[in-house]
Amino acid sequence: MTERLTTTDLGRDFGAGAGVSGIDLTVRAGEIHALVGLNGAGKTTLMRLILGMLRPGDGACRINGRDLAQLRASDWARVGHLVEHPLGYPELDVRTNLLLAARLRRIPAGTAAVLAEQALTELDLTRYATISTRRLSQGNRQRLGLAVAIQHHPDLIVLDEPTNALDPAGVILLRTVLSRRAEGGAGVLVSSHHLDEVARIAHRISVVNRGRLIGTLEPAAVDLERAFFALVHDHEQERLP
Ligand SMILES: Nc1ncnc2c1ncn2[C@@H]1O[C@H](COP(=O)(O)OP(=O)(O)OP(=O)(O)O)[C@@H](O)[C@H]1O
Repeated sequence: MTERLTTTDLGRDFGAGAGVSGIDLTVRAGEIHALVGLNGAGKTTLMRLILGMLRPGDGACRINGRDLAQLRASDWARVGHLVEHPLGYPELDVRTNLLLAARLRRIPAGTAAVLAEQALTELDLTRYATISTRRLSQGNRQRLGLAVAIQHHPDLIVLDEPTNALDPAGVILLRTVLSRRAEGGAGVLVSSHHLDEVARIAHRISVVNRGRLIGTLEPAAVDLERAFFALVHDHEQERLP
């Protein structure tokens, strides 16, 4: 099966025990792989390393089989992400932001226009298309950030806490969009604090604790919360002198 993302012994040490280390992770085509962990566990740091937003201290990361250092602009154009703040120039309207994001990925104007309209529909933003982004609610700004991340049908989608600020309808839309993209062959890496939400869409769930991948959870398991805390507890115990 095609691997959209592979990390090998990936790490970055911030000192004083902070950072991530020894991360071996894969995201396959057609797969939604979720990262769960407590606050400060290292999920965002790992995603920033994968996206080249942070330089790794150790290890390697490959996207579509190519090392991060070798990726060209055309390879990055096949990636979609939302990590930290949703993209969107405040002075531009929602549609223009989508068009611009597509054009920056070198998508021809005609195709970009079609993709933007599809993304507006998928994230239910059509009624805000001509609204200036600075006037959007927080949830709709998040929807715009998600639309930018998925509109070009990327091979790899990396989303940090994508349900942030979304209302229940937005959460359902996101679930539909991610499942659709995965069915279309994308690999999806998504972080979340909501175990029940993750269980609904993820094919695999990896647990991060203190910068390490410490195990996996079975999405269909009856009591995910209990299994999660058991893994974290065991890892904490192992660390004790
Ligand atoms: N640039 C940085 N410099 C120093 N320490 C950092 C930096 N970025 C993150 N950290 C530390 O690395 C650890 C992991 O942080 P990270 O943001 O990756 O966690 P997280 O799992 O995404 O947390 P949350 O669920 O709260 O968003 C934390 O201890 C954090 O304080």
